[in-house]
Amino acid sequence: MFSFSEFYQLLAQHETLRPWLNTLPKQLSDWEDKAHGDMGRWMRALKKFPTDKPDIIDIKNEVSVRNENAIADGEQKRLESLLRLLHPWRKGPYNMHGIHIDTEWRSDWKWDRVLPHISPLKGRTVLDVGCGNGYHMWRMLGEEAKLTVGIDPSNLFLIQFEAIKRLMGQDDRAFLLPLGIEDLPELKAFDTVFSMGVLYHRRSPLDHIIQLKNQLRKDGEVILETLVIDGDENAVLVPTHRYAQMHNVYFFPSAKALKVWMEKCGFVDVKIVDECVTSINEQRSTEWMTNNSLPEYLDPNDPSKTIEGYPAPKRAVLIARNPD
Ligand SMILES: Nc1ncnc2c1ncn2[C@@H]1O[C@H](C[S@+](CC[C@H]([NH3+])C(=O)[O-])CC(=O)[O-])[C@@H](O)[C@H]1O
Repeated sequence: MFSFSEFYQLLAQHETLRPWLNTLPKQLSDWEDKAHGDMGRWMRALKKFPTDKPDIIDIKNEVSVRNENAIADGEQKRLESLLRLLHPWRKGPYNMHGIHIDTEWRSDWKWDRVLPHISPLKGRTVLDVGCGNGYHMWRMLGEEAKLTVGIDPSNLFLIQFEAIKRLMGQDDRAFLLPLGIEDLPELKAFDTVFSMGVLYHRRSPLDHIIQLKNQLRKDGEVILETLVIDGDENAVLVPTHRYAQMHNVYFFPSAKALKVWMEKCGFVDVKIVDECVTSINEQRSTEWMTNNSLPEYLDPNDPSKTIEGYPAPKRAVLIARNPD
């Protein structure tokens, strides 16, 4: 069902990634034993996705596939209802054979903010930590990365990724594994590691930064994107309960404080390359994600604050090099 065995074969051929074979198969078979709930329903849907390679794939400018001769109306309707079974679609947008999956997030906007600042991905082996359903992994391949490995503990995101991968014709350069960053051994193997939207979910942010460093080869690059607050090197917010209705949130440093944390963890050439307030056009409910979203999480009388009274979401992108 999933392409794990294909991934093991790839690891076996890859000298620096090969040590992963010592832990990964056991972790994934434990995961398979535990997977339950909606998984059965999602897996039944997944089996019905076609795997033919589409004629036209654009992952450079967007994530879209289509055939020279558009698929028949009936086939398109069938595909759309399969995709809708995998609601909620948070990360995207995707355009699959004319079906526009208008996701909660405009993940393409984040990519546009990040891409101008990173080392060219051409030929690189990339790890995307907390990759969601893999939207950015496709865009990384659009920049000619050699291999993208995503990890994310959400089962629904894995299924959505596998659905898109089937519609791409089973691209064998992209793999998503249902793991958290804490499940990885110190591989020191990737040329580029992304961690976007994950740090504030980690109880121990410096350990998260060190875990990212431990995945990078010498002189590899990390891209760290997270929610930040305004302030100097010592500013950090730890919300008491929820933040914009999210409950599993811990540390929101200022961008300057995050730079200090990264340097403390041994990164060098740390640069703050972008800071921007998240607009309600970038994260909102849509037909493909009908739950509440950012507009409902902001104070209706003062959108510069969350409904809990904290500063509204602002995100920073930091880039750094691993000297070890
Ligand atoms: N321990 C963990 N290890 C790995 N992933 C985790 C962990 N805990 C949670 N996640 C995953 O981290 C992702 C965070 S979303 C960012 C998606 C994408 N990167 C984006 O930038 O759009 C947040 C956002 O909406 O910004 C979710 O998919 C979690 O399942």
